[in-house]
Amino acid sequence: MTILFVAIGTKNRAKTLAITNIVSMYFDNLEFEQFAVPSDVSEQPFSNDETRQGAINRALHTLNASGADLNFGLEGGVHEMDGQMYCCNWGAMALKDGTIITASGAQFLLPDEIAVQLRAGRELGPVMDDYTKQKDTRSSSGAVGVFTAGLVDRTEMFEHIVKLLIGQYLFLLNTNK
Ligand SMILES: O=P(O)(O)OP(=O)(O)OP(=O)(O)OC[C@H]1O[C@@H](n2cnc3c(O)ncnc32)[C@H](O)[C@@H]1O
Ligand SMILES: [Mg+2]
Repeated sequence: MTILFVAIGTKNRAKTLAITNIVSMYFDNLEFEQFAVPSDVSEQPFSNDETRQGAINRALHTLNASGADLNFGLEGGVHEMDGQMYCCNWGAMALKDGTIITASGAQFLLPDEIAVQLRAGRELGPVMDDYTKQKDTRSSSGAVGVFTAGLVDRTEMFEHIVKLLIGQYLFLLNTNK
């Protein structure tokens, strides 16, 4: 039976789980490999454009490193609307032939005491660790888990994006038949 090779462009546990959980729901005979690839955007993306570009860059670097069938890049960032800061999330999936599928996910409001620190140049990950007095929250609940009282964690948030990517891929497969 043919194996479907899936490459994951991060070592972050929350993102990785989102990809393995969702891809396993729709495909069999999978082989996963992780690659620590650059996003080629700021460590803390500050717009939807930059966050989306980070996801695309990660997916393309992952494709170059792996040559896999499906290559995922997921990126978190922030952007401002009407003086309020939102966390935004994007995903990209690169296919072997270079086709890129993109989707964005949930956006949620960051409290002002977090936003001021990001405007001063800090990254959301360490700011959240300070705020929660925990380590590496970016790999577990994430900011989304904290500010939704645990109702939505970072894995679940990225799972929705991965589902949108896989769904668009299946649509492409069906329409190109
Ligand atoms: O190892 P990688 O894949 O880079 O995973 P990451 O956790 O650093 O995630 P991103 O680079 O995509 O996110 C950009 C920045 O925003 C932070 N960030 C984004 N979403 C977050 C969340 O839900 N909780 C905590 N930090 C978050 C993250 O820690 C980075 O500082
Ligand atoms: Mg990062």
